Amino acid sequence: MNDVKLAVLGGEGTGKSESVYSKHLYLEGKQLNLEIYDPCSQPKKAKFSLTSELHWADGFVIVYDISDRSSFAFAKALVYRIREPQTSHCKSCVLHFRAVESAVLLVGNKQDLCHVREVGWEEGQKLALDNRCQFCELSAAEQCLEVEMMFIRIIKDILTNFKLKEKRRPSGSKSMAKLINNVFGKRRKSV
Ligand SMILES: Nc1nc2c(ncn2[C@@H]2O[C@H](COP(=O)(O)OP(=O)(O)OP(=O)(O)O)[C@@H](O)[C@H]2O)c(=O)[nH]1
Repeated sequence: MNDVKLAVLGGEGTGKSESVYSKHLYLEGKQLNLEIYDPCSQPKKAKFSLTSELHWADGFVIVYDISDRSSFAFAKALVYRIREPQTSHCKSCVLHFRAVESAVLLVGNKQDLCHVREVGWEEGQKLALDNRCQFCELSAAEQCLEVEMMFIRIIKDILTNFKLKEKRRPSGSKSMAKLINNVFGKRRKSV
């Protein structure tokens, strides 16, 4: 079973406690254990470091409110933070991070409030495009199907990344076994 870890960031922080939701699902022929982390109770300043989220999550959903420009500014800061080059003590981890970036989906929520819109669709789209993120606008209050599709979209991106990481792994145990075989095979012949 594949573990898929998703962090949902942004939002207004109404003071509810932080939550991790867990769900088993079946997608693209795979059993998945989906964990969704919603750090809603943390103040915005604390959210900025994102150190633990960056280590934990396979992907991010960043939500802003299209009727609130300050929430878009916060979403932008989160996108920039996630796309900052990651540092690690492990050399192969650095290469790994460079090779496959986290999946990020930027979501403009409260589309039902478009009559009081403060953030244009194009602005959201541009922020996403410039930072290699997916983008959509929806209304969590009125479009539960779109919300479901949004989660499926980011999970599929994460699964694609898993496949890419698997392919780009530089020297797996199989190739190491081949190498050892080759070396000892040759030696045996020459004795
Ligand atoms: N009109 C409208 N209101 C919404 C929509 N989505 C959420 N809200 C409202 O926005 C407020 C905040 O919603 P929450 O679900 O608590 O959002 P949040 O930003 O994640 O807040 P925390 O979970 O505390 O961080 C609530 O009053 C919701 O009813 C939407 O699509 N349209």
